[in-house]
Amino acid sequence: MTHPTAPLSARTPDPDIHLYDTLRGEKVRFVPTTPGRVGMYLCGPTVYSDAHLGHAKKEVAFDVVRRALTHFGYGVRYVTNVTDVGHLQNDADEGEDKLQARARLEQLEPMEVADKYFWSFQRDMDALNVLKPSINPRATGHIPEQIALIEELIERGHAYESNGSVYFDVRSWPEYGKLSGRKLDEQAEGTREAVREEKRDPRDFALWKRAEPGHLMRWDSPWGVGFPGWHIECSAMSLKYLGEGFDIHGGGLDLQFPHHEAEIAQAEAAGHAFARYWMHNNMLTIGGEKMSKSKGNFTTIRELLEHHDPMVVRFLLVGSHYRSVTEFSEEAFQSARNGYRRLTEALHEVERRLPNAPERDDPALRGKVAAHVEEFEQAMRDDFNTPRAVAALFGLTTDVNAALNGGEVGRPALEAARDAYRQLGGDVLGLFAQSAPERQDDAEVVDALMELVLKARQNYRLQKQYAEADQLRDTLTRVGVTVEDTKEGPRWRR
Ligand SMILES: Nc1ncnc2c1ncn2[C@@H]1O[C@H](COP(=O)(O)OP(=O)(O)OP(=O)(O)O)[C@@H](O)[C@H]1O
Ligand SMILES: [Zn+2]
Repeated sequence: MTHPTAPLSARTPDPDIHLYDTLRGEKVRFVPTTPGRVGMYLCGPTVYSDAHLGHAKKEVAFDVVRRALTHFGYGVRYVTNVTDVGHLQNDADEGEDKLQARARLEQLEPMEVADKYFWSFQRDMDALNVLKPSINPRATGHIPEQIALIEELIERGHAYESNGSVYFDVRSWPEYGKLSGRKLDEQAEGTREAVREEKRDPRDFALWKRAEPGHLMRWDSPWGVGFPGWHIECSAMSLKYLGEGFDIHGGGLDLQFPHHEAEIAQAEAAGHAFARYWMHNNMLTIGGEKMSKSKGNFTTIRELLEHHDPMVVRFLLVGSHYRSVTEFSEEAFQSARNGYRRLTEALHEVERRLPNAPERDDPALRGKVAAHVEEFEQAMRDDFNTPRAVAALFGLTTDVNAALNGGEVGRPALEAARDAYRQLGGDVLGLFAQSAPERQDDAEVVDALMELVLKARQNYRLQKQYAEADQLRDTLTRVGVTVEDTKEGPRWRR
């Protein structure tokens, strides 16, 4: 059995954190199994396409929970998986494997697809300042663990083999449905005839599927050659790395049924204590509809970051609560941009003044900073209420700006303000990644300089000073800037 072993932070673990537990249907006090330590599992991406902003909402939401728990003194082991097998195109145990379908389309090996989109996902998460997981297990790397769990379920009479596939017997497990509150009779059947014939009950779900001849991803098993069902990987890998009765399981609201319901049944019917708290994020919408690949109304993170500062994207996401819908629109972006700038300008002014600040104390400002820190922490203790936490940072900014506009401010108060921004906005909300504002500033400077350089080159050419114009262009080429002459005038790129 493994238990979280992340180092404890210096702060005494805060006993007053409350979170909304989907299983109990209410806000409850969070008490980890091992004092001071938290084991947390998040359902990760199925790596068959670039991630969109909806995926970012989920990743940022749970990254903030992790960061907040760390801030409040807990050692967090954060496990999130990579689904690289078994996720079929249709939830009812049918359709082609999503990776295999993509492999056919792109003429790649399924594992090439997995790696391509795994790295694409990592790049996006790095840009959004999502911390790397403590453990990032892949489903294809844990086939023996999944087979072992399926064998336990068969032994206990909760699963059965049928024609080379293995199904979970939902009628043998009365608790099935406890997370989503669905009664068995209400659950959709919707399975094709051939698959239905293999099942004792149409609502049984696949733990292992027989591989048809054209199926590329296949492994030996006690039931013949096949591949695991999608749900079993999360039960097997969370238990392996976090142990019995681990603390928090997270995921998107849309995963509650069938995926999370199945995860619970698989683990508990096999005799394992499963996650003790369940947290679900709501959806990112566009025009009131869930952003999703199948609807085609999505913007990939990569596309978005071509034009937007990743920290503004993150700021937009933390601006709404993880259990609320986030509506994505141009106006929401504009207001995130303005809000983020307001915070960073105040922070940068505080840091600019610090080296030459007088030693004088300003107890009034220090008191206000402390009050805003308290507001921020109270908001985060209350089910990780990021919009209230952001409001506390704005309150801080109003007071800091008033003091800065009023003249000199002493070092202790400036340091307190800086620490509040850096530790709360920076470490907890993950904003102010060092490089982002600097990259932004740099980009603005480079744009302005390039405009001047291109004007100078135009002037040389107008005055027929071709040697000078060419020399300018050669110098740019040497530093990796290409200039193209188009109908609309010269364009440059790096
Ligand atoms: N718009 C969204 N807002 C918040 N979370 C989302 C959103 N879309 C997807 N997710 C989360 O990411 C997980 C993986 O999503 P998935 O790959 O199914 O994306 P999708 O765009 O919904 O695809 P599809 O439309 O094909 O179902 C979802 O289960 C959900 O938890
Ligand atoms: Zn899962």
